[in-house]
Amino acid sequence: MIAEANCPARFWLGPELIVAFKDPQHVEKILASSKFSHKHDIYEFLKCFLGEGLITSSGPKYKPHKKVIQPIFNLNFSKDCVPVFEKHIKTCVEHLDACVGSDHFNIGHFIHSCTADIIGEILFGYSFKAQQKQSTDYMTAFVDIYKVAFERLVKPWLHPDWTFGISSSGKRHKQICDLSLELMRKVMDELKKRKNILLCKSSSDDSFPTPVIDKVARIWEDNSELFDSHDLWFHMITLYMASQDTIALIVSATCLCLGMYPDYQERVVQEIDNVFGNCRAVAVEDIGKLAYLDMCVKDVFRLFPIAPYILRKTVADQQIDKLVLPKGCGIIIPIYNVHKDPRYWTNPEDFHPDHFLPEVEERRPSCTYIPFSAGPRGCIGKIFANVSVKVMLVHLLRQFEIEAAGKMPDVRCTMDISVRALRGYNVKIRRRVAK
Ligand code: HEM
Repeated sequence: MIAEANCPARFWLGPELIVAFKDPQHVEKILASSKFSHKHDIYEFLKCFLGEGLITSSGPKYKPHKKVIQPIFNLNFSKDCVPVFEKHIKTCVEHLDACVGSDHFNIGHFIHSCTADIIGEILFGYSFKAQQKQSTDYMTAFVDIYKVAFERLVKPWLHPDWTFGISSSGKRHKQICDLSLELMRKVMDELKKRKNILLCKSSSDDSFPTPVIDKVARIWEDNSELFDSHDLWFHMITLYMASQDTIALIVSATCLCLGMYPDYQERVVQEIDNVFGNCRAVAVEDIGKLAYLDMCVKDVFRLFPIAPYILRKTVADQQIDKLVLPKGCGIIIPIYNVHKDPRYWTNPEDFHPDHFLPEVEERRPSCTYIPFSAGPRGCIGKIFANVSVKVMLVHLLRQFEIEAAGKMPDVRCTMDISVRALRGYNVKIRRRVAK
């Protein structure tokens, strides 16, 4: 509906007025201003799981908490994490070796369990061993929570707690919340054990990055007036939800796209060879030299937005140009449609890395491309996501030639909280022969 609508477009969701904006000058005004930074009530549906974590919260704790958590995910942090990425990608490559020469298979499953191991270790210092087991209850549960929340969102009869509670998705929701509590207990026990070990040791083990939970726990201890133990857990589960599935999705979708466009893949591989040679370890500094890989990944972020829609709510009457938005009005920014607006994209439906040639990028108005949103509610994991996605892809593409059937316009996508390939990320792989 929004794709065809002339925006701003007004519609009613039951009794609620919602206005959709997709023109870049409007999008920029909304994203840049804290007047529009209040999350829509729809995010309340995620609160029993994500509490007052950064994605769902708009209350008084939001700003001070973001201020102390955001700096954790700086470039140095991503640099420290490279050995963890490499350790788990090595295991992923070993598992993928078993698929060499076989028919099409969903590479997304392998990448998903790999990112579960990476993110579990980096955030919690906890090993999910997802790759050993091929999956974990946590992994599937945390993907399902988005599906459950989305189902509740689009089915108004599931909005009241009592109808939701007796529905099948409400029951699944309860199971997931119980699993999350179980994980919390395990992770907190590990945190206590680590603290005791550190108290007994004269120095910590510097060869391994400090898990994010330890850093957030330190913030909590230093700011007890601002943080409590619930905040600690809800921030951690939010960070897990925000990173694990998202990184897996983008890496999987890039494999699919490069598999469908062998010429682009060849160009990426040549670039990787030029930068790293045959065997040099991946350093974050080198990632910046991979200009063509960057263009490819950017176009994948465009086609598979992690947040296809952003929803906000006005807490006072507000004006955008001549339009007055009354207090309580919903605002929707359909990133999915913004990213396919034919006024700004020459091949909106296709995988077309040239969309990101420097001279083309320069000409495009700002806020026509917003995969990480922008402004005060922008993503805090942008650098970390970019580094992890590229390190994973460098390793996978060095080892395997990827082949996929069809072209991007043939790929049917489904949308829950994110955009995904409906039939999975089906590819064939061959061992890459060094030239
Ligand atoms: C794969 C890449 C990722 C993409 C495309 C992405 C995209 C986004 C988008 C569009 C938003 C805004 C959502 C909204 O306003 O409703 C957002 C928010 C957020 N993201 Fe990411 N994200 C990614 C990875 C990550 C990672 C790795 C982390 C964790 C380190 C993270 C943490 C967050 C947090 C905490 C917020 C809430 C920020 C706030 O409301 O102030 N994201 N992300």
